[in-house]
Amino acid sequence: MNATDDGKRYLTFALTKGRLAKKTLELLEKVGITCEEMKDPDSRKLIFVNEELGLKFFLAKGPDVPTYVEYGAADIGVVGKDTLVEEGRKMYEVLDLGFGKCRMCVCGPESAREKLAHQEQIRVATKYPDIAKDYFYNQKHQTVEIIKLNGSIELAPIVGLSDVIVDIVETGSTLRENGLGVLEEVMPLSARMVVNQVSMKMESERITKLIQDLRAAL
Ligand SMILES: Nc1ncnc2c1ncn2[C@@H]1O[C@H](COP(=O)(O)OP(=O)(O)OP(=O)(O)O)[C@@H](O)[C@H]1O
Ligand SMILES: O=P(O)(O)OC[C@H]1O[C@H](OP(=O)(O)OP(=O)(O)O)[C@H](O)[C@@H]1O
Repeated sequence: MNATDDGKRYLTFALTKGRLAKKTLELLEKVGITCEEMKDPDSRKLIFVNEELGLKFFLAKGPDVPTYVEYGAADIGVVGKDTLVEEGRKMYEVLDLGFGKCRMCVCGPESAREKLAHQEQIRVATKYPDIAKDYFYNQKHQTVEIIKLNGSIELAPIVGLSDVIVDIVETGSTLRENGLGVLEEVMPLSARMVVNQVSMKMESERITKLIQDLRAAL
């Protein structure tokens, strides 16, 4: 069913699972958008509907959110800026939601500082190969070897897989507990609201109102 009982088209939200989910739901609640069903941690249901408001919601892995939004399977998405930049998909980024704040950084042991400064050919482990490539190749004009990992990135320099990492730093405690530190900052990050380009035209009134309400609530 693509239309509500009164013939309105549903607006579909793709939200990022995990760290950003709770804050996203809290913000939506502030502007009167609720979805009680979604709060049940034991539910295996994938899609949730608020019939009254003509809205649908689903939770997806971060990197999949821009995919759903670009293809129009979701009209609106909430996703970290890191994921948006890494995925590089076409959509409108309409709002900085101000939560999920952290930084993308080059990190490593103090001993790697010299290698970075002397533009040596270093190994860089990361979950974000495109961000790392852009930073080292286009911004710093430094040739590096990028090694893609999928998690626990801080392990790489500890076990000798890489000289440094490009990863997210929030409190810095993962780095500290592992004898590593921030060597350079790549970019500040936070959660963003994104909109499908066609939806922005077709549902301009509802989406513009939503952006205004959210902006006022931030
Ligand atoms: N300390 C943090 N570590 C990682 N991401 C953070 C942190 N603080 C805020 N974020 C933001 O939250 C988003 C989602 O993070 P989350 O940890 O849920 O996913 P993930 O670590 O990318 O995925 P997974 O744990 O499923 O591999 C990130 O893309 C980033 O924008
Ligand atoms: O600065 P901090 O507050 O310590 O947070 C940063 C850490 O959190 C993230 O990892 P996550 O917990 O998502 O696990 P992962 O490395 O397996 O993705 C990130 O990759 C860092 O390791």
